[in-house]
Amino acid sequence: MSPEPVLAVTDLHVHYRRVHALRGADLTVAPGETVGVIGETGSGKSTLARAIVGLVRPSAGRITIAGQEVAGLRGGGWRALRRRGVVQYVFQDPLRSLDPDLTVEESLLEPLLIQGRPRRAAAERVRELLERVRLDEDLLGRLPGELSGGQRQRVTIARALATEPRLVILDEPVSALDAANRVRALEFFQELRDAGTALVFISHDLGSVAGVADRIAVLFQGEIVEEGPTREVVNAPRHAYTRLLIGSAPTLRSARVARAEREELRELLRTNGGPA
Ligand SMILES: Nc1ncnc2c1ncn2[C@@H]1O[C@H](COP(=O)(O)OP(=O)(O)OP(=O)(O)O)[C@@H](O)[C@H]1O
Repeated sequence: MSPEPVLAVTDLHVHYRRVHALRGADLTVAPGETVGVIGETGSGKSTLARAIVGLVRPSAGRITIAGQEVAGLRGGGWRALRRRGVVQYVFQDPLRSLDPDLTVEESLLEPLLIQGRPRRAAAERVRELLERVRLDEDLLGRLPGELSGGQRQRVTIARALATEPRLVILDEPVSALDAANRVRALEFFQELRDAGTALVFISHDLGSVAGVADRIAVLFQGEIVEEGPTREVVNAPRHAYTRLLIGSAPTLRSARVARAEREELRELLRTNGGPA
């Protein structure tokens, strides 16, 4: 029998007033697995990420994290789940993932103290984390606004790892970084993966996900339209939309998308009423 998934999203719907952003999305992540979620702008990627970590309330469907149903949780339930530190997230804009009024040290200590660690053990863990993300201890007293973009993202990553989560949601975690910081962050996610943390790696760019993901799920207009092992999705995409994404990912394949496939996609967009 396969192990219990660390994340199971079933038939998830999210509405923002009249926008139906997720339309029955399904996603399963096994312990230690890295799943890439790709889709173009507006396909619902951030909505999916935010729903999984409790920042957006689904209108229907189920989200199970490490066996616990969370879609119906209210504030107190989420706080209790966060206290267990099972799931953490890193979003594209580190200024939005960090409290601007907390110093680096306070930001890193917070999840550990919430989890109930004694202050001295928490402080020790903070130093360990800094070392892992290769940040200098001199930065501990700074506010997020006093750091470079790359440093801020590393603080966000360190914070996400503080409680040794079983699942980390990465929403476009490298797109705001320059090339050197991007490589460093990707190496770091690889280390995390090697340590057995499950990752959901969300991006509009198939190229940056394909290198790290075991499986890829393709989000199109609020639905996962294709999902499978990375190699299969890249080499033999079944959905016209995936073929379009792969055609526009020069790092994976230089072949242009055939005219017939563009036509197929146009037809699909027509029948689905165009992007939400
Ligand atoms: N707070 C909100 N209020 C109203 N509509 C929203 C809100 N957030 C997102 N949407 C809409 O929901 C749909 C999905 O948005 P979402 O941000 O999840 O897409 P995305 O795939 O992450 O896009 P991007 O790659 O541009 O970040 C879009 O049509 C968007 O305009």
